[in-house]
Amino acid sequence: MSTRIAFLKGHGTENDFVILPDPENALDLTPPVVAALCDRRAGIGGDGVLHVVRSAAHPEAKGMAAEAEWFMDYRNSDGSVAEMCGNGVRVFARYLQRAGYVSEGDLVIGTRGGVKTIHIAKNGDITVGMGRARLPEGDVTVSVGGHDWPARNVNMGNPHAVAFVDDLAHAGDLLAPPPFSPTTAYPEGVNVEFVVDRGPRHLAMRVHERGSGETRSCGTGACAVAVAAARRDAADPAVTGTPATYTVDLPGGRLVITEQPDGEIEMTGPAVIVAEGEIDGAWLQEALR
Ligand SMILES: N[C@@H](CCC[C@H](N)C(=O)O)C(=O)O
Repeated sequence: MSTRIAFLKGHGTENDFVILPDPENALDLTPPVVAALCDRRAGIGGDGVLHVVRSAAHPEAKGMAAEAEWFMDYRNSDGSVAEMCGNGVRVFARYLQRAGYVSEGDLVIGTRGGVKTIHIAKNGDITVGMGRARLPEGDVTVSVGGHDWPARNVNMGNPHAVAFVDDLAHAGDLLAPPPFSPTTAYPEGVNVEFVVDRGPRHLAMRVHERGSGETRSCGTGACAVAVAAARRDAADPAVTGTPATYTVDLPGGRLVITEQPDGEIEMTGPAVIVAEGEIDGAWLQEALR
């Protein structure tokens, strides 16, 4: 590790990230390095790391390089790798804009979940084309706070289990991963959303993220929730032929999700850079001992 490593800190609806600009993929970003950076007391703190790499320089993204110049190498705060991060990709776009690599308007970003289209609006919001959801078969039950809830599987590139509950207080303490039955349901882990209705096409949710614990927001989770709600509400756009839009309130802010009749999902919300600085390489080495 070099002595000084540039970083930024940003968030999207308070889903917060350490941003590491590393165009040529020179950093050795091991899980312990990610966990040390995301530590909220001894490190910078964050729900995850946005490793900003040119697609051509990343072994997992070379095939996307002709389409997307930049690749979001996303890591959860425990150092695990995830396919996609909906809030993260908006913050990633905001970083590219701030660094002068892109300007307002349309761009694309490569992710492990495929190439995503982005629109940076004048009003500060950023919209992401999240692609289509998959709805894997299989009934699961999630248990929290002494209650059992049926949950729906929704895959947004990454796995989600969506449970409609009576009251978000029933979600209990989400710091630990909520137990599932059958216990073998998610061998690769899952993000779990607990949802209540706030009004017509208006939902509120809490989330336990795989690899990060309870977070203040999750973009792929909000999309999964909107997709599950549309099926529950007999508003599946593929069936009705009309788009379904849901407003989703999270502890850290609000996201608006629209699913089109062809299944394409768009998510709109804010993305903010809050700080910029340098990581002390000596501290990092000490933290890893
Ligand atoms: N916060 C993200 C999702 C991050 C990845 C997730 N924890 C996983 O492991 O799948 C979002 O905004 O989508």
